[in-house]
Amino acid sequence: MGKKVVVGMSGGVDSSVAACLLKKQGYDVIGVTMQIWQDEDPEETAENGGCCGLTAVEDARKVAWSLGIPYYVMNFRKEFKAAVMDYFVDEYLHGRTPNPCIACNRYVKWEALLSRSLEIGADYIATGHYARILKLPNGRYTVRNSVTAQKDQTYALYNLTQDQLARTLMPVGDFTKEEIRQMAEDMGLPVAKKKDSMDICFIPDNDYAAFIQRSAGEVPGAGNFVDKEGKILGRHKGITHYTVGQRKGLNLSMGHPVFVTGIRPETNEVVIGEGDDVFSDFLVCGGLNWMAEDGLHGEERRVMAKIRYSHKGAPCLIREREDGTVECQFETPQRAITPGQAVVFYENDHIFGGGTIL
Ligand SMILES: Nc1ncnc2c1ncn2[C@@H]1O[C@H](COP(=O)(O)OP(=O)(O)OP(=O)(O)O)[C@@H](O)[C@H]1O
Repeated sequence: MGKKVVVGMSGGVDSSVAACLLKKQGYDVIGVTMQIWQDEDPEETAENGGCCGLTAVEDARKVAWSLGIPYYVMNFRKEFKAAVMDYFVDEYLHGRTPNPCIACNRYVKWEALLSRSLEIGADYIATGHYARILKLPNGRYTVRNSVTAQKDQTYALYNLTQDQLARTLMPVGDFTKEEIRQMAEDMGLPVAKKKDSMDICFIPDNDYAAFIQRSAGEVPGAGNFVDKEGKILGRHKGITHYTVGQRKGLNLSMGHPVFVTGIRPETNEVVIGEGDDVFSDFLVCGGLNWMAEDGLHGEERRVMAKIRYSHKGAPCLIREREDGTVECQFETPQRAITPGQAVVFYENDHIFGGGTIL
């Protein structure tokens, strides 16, 4: 028997092909779908499927059956609520813009799924992420870009630990999305034509503010839009409706485009700026996770940094401060550096480390 691997199956094309590839490579493959959230109305979950509703489970089960591998559904709702949903709401209430996928990866897909997989005798877990695990000559593990730049999911994986990476396989990262779709068709997988999921899985209709209101019960109410000098420009609907860089939905007629440049939960103010105000060449981040090396050890480092999932990356110099946070000086100003989002540092094609923008 080959080594045992638990593949996280979301019922989508990528994780289905991942399971198939690993089986072909001789692994002893077990499929697992994690149930991680449900709609307030279970009938809705059944209808929309979500990332782990009945449709996803049925699709994953069909794929597992067609591959002839054992398949289980595991309940991680408690872990997901604590590590992802509550964190998401709390960050917005504090004027920050969280990235729930990063928290889900670290604490649910890896921490929780990996420990349960080890309990059932697995050697590894695997996912259908477009990324690759790389073991460096210094013995450390890092995450490397997928072969295709169009689909690169490394940003959301920066927070994985060395132990988690040592026990992870990502077979899909060696192929382009087109190749994976073609393989799914060639293998006759029942999900070959399924669309990619894009939105935050647990938020219906992408309405963040309504979700936060329902979850938190009480949310900060209306307040003032102010400019950087503190002059009142108008009224906002409540800080949970805004994020740094936002232009749409402000309902401010200033005669020229304006943007959110800051959120101040202490005074319930949303700061508005124009043009250049939304650009900055400096940030500080905390909660660092180092990958390619185990820290900066007092040295400065020139790296590429990505400040959000869709950011192309920009050259910068990073250095550690006395309090353990890291400052990042960009060569050119970057648009909408947003507290709560991750900044991920890359060297060559792999992750050097990353943290949360403060
Ligand atoms: N509910 C779940 N249960 C088990 N594994 C999951 C679940 N959701 C996601 N995963 C794993 O995490 C990977 C990335 O998920 P994500 O939703 O970002 O990707 P995706 O591109 O939609 O992948 P897929 O085509 O496999 O759905 C999936 O390929 C899968 O391995």
